[in-house]
Amino acid sequence: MLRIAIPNKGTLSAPASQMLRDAGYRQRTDPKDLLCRDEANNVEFFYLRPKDIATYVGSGDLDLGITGRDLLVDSGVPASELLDLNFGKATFRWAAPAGALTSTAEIGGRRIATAYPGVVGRYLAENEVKADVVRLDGAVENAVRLGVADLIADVVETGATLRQAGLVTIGDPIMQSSAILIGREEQVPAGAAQLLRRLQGVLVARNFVMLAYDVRADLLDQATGLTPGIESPTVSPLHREGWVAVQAMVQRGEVHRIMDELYELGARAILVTDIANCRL
Ligand SMILES: Nc1ncnc2c1ncn2[C@@H]1O[C@H](COP(=O)(O)OP(=O)(O)OP(=O)(O)O)[C@@H](O)[C@H]1O
Ligand SMILES: O=P(O)(O)OC[C@H]1O[C@H](OP(=O)(O)OP(=O)(O)O)[C@H](O)[C@@H]1O
Ligand SMILES: [Mg+2]
Repeated sequence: MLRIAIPNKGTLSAPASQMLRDAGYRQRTDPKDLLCRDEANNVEFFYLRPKDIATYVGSGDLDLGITGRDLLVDSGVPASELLDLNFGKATFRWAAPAGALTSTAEIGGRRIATAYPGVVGRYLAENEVKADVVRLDGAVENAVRLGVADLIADVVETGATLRQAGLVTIGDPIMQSSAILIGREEQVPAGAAQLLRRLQGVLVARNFVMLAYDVRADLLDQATGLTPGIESPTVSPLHREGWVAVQAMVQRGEVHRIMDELYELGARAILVTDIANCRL
């Protein structure tokens, strides 16, 4: 049975479970449950703290896990990113009181509060900077006004928490994070291929829509130039002489622009439908 680690609470927990449900897996119904067996798919889900997930996967005690890229890097364990799951997006950044520090060149010799000492340590080592890392568990934005540190390094999504604490970001993000599927590359178990394909199917279904339209045959090249599809668009004859029907997958974020351009070209009966799931 494939054994998979899933965040039991926090930002990544609900969207991770939802993605697995969308991929056809059983998930816990009580948010306090720590284990859920999906006999039909031969998978067992273990609900764990997001920070601990890389540890279980890196040691080989669990086969795969869903966690944040920043948490994987922070753990320093030998597990690899197998798939970007495209949710839980955040940046990991430096921040300090407005006017206190102007660039990352001034970090040396300062006290840095963070709940991610692994990520900060890697940056300091790579950039040959010496500084004191003050390891905290969370609510790190309070550390500067309480006098424990000069700056912080933390997860920033909307920036609202920083603003409330009177902090501003400094320099470029240390890293971009999102939820990822992790495993040990040298030891990916047999059942993992099916899970990967299913999750990729969910990602495509979320990112693409199906577009169908009718267009005059002499405009087909121009129309399919706008909707090339993934492999190639489906073109079928219409009963009406000189017209064809076209079907192609397009990026969800592009669909309104493409529909406008198709209409201007002369296409009609332009219909968009959601894709529930797919295998490409
Ligand atoms: N707005 C956000 N706040 C916090 N983490 C976020 C946010 N958006 C995405 N993430 C990601 O979620 C993960 C952290 O999750 P979470 O904060 O639930 O864990 P934790 O800090 O270990 O747990 P807790 O906050 O319950 O102590 C990281 O990978 C982080 O990049
Ligand atoms: O940019 P924002 O949208 O404000 O989000 C970022 C904030 O959210 C997270 O805190 P979380 O709720 O996980 O609490 P924690 O600090 O205890 O981990 C993170 O540590 C930041 O504090
Ligand atoms: Mg947190």
